[in-house]
Amino acid sequence: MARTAPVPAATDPSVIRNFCIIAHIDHGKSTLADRMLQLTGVVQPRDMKAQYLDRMDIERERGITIKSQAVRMPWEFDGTSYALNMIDTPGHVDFTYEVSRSLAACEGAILLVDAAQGIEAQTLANLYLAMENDLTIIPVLNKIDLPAAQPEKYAAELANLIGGKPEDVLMVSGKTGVGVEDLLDKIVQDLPAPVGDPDAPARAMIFDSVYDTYRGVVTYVRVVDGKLSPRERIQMMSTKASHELLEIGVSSPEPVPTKGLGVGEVGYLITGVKDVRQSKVGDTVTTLHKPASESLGGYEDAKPMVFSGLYPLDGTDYPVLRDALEKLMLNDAALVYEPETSAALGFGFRVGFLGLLHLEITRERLEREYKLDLISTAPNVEYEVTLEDKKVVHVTNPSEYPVGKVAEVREPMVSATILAPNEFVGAIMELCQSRRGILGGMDYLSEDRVEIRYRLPLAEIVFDFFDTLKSKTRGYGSLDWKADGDQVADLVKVDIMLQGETVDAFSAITHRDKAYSYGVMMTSKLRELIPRQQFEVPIQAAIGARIIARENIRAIRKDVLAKCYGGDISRKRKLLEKQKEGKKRMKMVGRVEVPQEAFIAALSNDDGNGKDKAKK
Ligand SMILES: Nc1nc2c(ncn2[C@@H]2O[C@H](COP(=O)(O)OP(=O)(O)OP(=O)(O)O)[C@@H](O)[C@H]2O)c(=O)[nH]1
Repeated sequence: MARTAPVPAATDPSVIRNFCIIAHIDHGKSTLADRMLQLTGVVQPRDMKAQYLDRMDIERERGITIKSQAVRMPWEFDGTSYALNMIDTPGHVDFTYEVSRSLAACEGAILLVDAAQGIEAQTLANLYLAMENDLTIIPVLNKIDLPAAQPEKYAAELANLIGGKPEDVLMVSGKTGVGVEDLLDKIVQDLPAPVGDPDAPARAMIFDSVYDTYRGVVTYVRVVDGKLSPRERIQMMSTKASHELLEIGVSSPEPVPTKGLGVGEVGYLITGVKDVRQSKVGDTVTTLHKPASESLGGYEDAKPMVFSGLYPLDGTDYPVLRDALEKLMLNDAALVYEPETSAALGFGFRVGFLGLLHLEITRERLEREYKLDLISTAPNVEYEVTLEDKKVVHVTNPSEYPVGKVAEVREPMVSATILAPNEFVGAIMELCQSRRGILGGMDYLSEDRVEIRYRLPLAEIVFDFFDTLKSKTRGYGSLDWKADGDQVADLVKVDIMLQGETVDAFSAITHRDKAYSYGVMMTSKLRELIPRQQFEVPIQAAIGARIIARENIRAIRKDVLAKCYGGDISRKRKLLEKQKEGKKRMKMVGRVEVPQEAFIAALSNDDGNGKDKAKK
């Protein structure tokens, strides 16, 4: 049954519906989006492949941006042709600000929940964001084709959560397509049409901005008032920078240039700027000849939360790393970095990230796309240190932590929401308590699932918290968190010394109660990792001048020739050369030779937490 129409030139806001799909990870957002593209006819069945919208490789090959930021789909209902704009939202907690901007571009949201899993932490977090943006919510249970689906149970849970009747929850399967047409009808019927003043000065909100090698920055906007037309000069309201509008259009999902975008419309702009920082998410676009006096509000600069030092393994790669960071920045307005030097690791950069996933993605891209081998120092948060003379310093690198004279240290806090089956409440509370958490509240979503809220120091959850939560809840726990101010804390800096020489890369800021265990952990790890030298090497952990842990590496003379009795001169030479080669891979700390692998191993978190966190 074809109910598609040619993409309407939707200048009439009454036939526009702007919506997004919000879901916990893996609940089937991409699959449902694919099915909608297919049903509305914007993607022909023969072109269809799984996760059509995620096809990064094709995007690169063709040099066009076809990302899912916003796709216009035609849909006919009751004899009228509508234009449905589906706006994508990044799914991860690191990018909450961007999610909230995407939501602000919509009138409604499909709240998608896996019928075999029920509500999870990100379902809630996204729902709250959607409610803050006054969106109309359409509750939908997905994957009803699964044998393990429990639609009645979770429909009741959903209805209970958003206030409604269980029978109003739509049942669909993105995989088989069941119920998806009804969902498209419901979008037309239930979601309000956009409203705005067509005669007012133009105002459009930027909800995404992507760098494209061939076309420069492609900016995705939602027009609220007025109209934007090609060849016009536009202005960014936060910076007052103005650019000529070279192209304007809609994605369907290939970019289609149009004669302009009016009230309620969603589309893309191309101005030829080369850096996403000139076209920032959250900013308002207006026209230069008739500028709006007030921006749409809500604009914020992305604030880095987690910092790590990135150093090339091979010092000569430093310029490559610098250029690579510069390039990544073109497409990532949230990335900040500054040069840094470390006595142990040489020249590198201190880089600020939105969260651990952002760090992992960036690091992986640097290694994969720029063929760099990197050492990254243990991630840490930003501390605000007030000195005795009232001066305030912000510390993002433990080795810069002021010694003595500290009056007060404040650390960033988060409010975390954890969802899990009842039976794990005890284990979760124990975990949060051990991470200095303060219980904020607890609610039962259904008779066997509970939502627990804690306020925790950010530093306590950035490392292995999520992994530990997963293992303590046998995989059933889900977590979401957002920044929640800061708090005075009893923190100290722990230094690690080799033969009395501080190794800056291993310094850490920890809570006083945990300083000892950090010291013991690091010294014993290093004792395993550093080979014996020709002299004894003490490894110490210290707070200021006070030693809190100590290990020893006993002396040895490593005689590579010991095995070569007889007079085989060429074999001897070979062995000596091999030893020399090995030495190149050593870093000198004072007189101590430390293999690079030791740095990598000591600084890595054994659980590889960052990658797993992506699967939240
Ligand atoms: N049986 C069944 N499986 C589904 C359905 N929808 C999605 N899936 C499967 O669920 C998994 C996750 O689906 P995605 O569409 O990638 O989920 P997502 O929410 O977009 O996930 P992320 O992109 O990782 O956030 C995939 O293995 C899909 O094949 C459905 O209706 N029925």
